[in-house]
Parts: sequence; structure tokens; C-alpha cells
Amino acid sequence: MEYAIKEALRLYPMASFANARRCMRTTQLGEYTVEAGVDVQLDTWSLHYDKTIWGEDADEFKPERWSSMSNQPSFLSFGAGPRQCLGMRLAILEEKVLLAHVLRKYSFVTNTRTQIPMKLIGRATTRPANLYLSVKAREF
Ligand code: HEM
Repeated sequence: MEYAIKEALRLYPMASFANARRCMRTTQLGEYTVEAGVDVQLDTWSLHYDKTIWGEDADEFKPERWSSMSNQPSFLSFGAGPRQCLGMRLAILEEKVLLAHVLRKYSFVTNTRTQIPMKLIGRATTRPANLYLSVKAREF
């Protein structure tokens, strides 16, 4: 289940704009000089869809890729370093508990109104612009 959660957050990093820092000391990054005081926004989306990192199937939802990539440093849905998301473990745990409870009784299926690919809107945090799924009770 953890692989599915991480894969969903890779394809839809819903807090990507939180991955920002202010440069405290003028720094040379390859050919770029980043002046002190400049705000730097990390491009999480490009990293998360980069085929040289994730492979040719980077655009596809494949939870199984995480079995060989568990500590992928390019996965930045929760940021990185000393200011990494404080609630990361709680968020993943909450998702697991919720999914375990809901998926025992129901399944979610696409319908004619489902938009694929899903479009996110918002700024610091994002949400689906439209999300239509049908809920089906599981048969036991
Ligand atoms: C799927 C859910 C969540 C996502 C994708 C997410 C994502 C992020 C990201 C990208 C950052 C910036 C990290 C960085 O700059 O390196 C962040 C920071 C933070 N998040 Fe989350 N977050 C989630 C849930 C939560 C929850 C549940 C809590 C609290 C219960 C939380 C509390 C925080 C706090 C306090 C910070 C600031 C940390 C700091 O600046 O030291 N987050 N989060």
C-alpha cells in the first residue's frame, strides 16, 4: 500500500510549491550563480516525471517501481533535508488507515465524467479540478 501512496504522490505532488528555499549565501551551482536573498523554487514536477530517473514508463502509475527505489532522493513530495515535511509519517499512516478501511467495503471505478489525466488546481497545496469516480460496494 505504501508503494501505491508514494506513486500517487509522485505523479501528483500536491504540495510541490512548498519546496522552496531562500538562498542565505551567494552560491555557485554549476553555471548558475544564486545570489544571497534570492528565493529558489524547486521544480518537483519535472523531477518526478524525469525518464532518466524513473525510466521510460515515468508517466505511468506503477506502484511496483518502488520495490527497487525505496529511498529515491528525487522523490520530493514531502520535501527534503532538515525542513522536510514534519507530518510525512503521520500523513502516510493516515492514508493507509483510511484506505484499508474504505477499500475493504468499496471500490472506486472511473466513469464517463472521470478526467484522465487528473488536473490539479491551487497554489501552495493543490486539489483535483474535477474528480468524478463511482463508488461500488464490494461483494462478499
Ligand atoms: C500527503 C500529505 C502531505 C504532503 C504531500 C506534505 C508536503 C509537504 C512539503 C512538500 C513540505 C515542504 C518541505 C520542504 O520544504 O522540504 C511540507 C512541510 C511541512 N508539513 Fe507537510 N505535507 C503533508 C502532510 C502534512 C501533515 C499531515 C502535517 C502535520 C500534521 C504536515 C506538517 C508540515 C509542517 C509543519 C511543515 C513545515 C516543516 C518545516 O518547515 O520545518 N504536513 N509538507
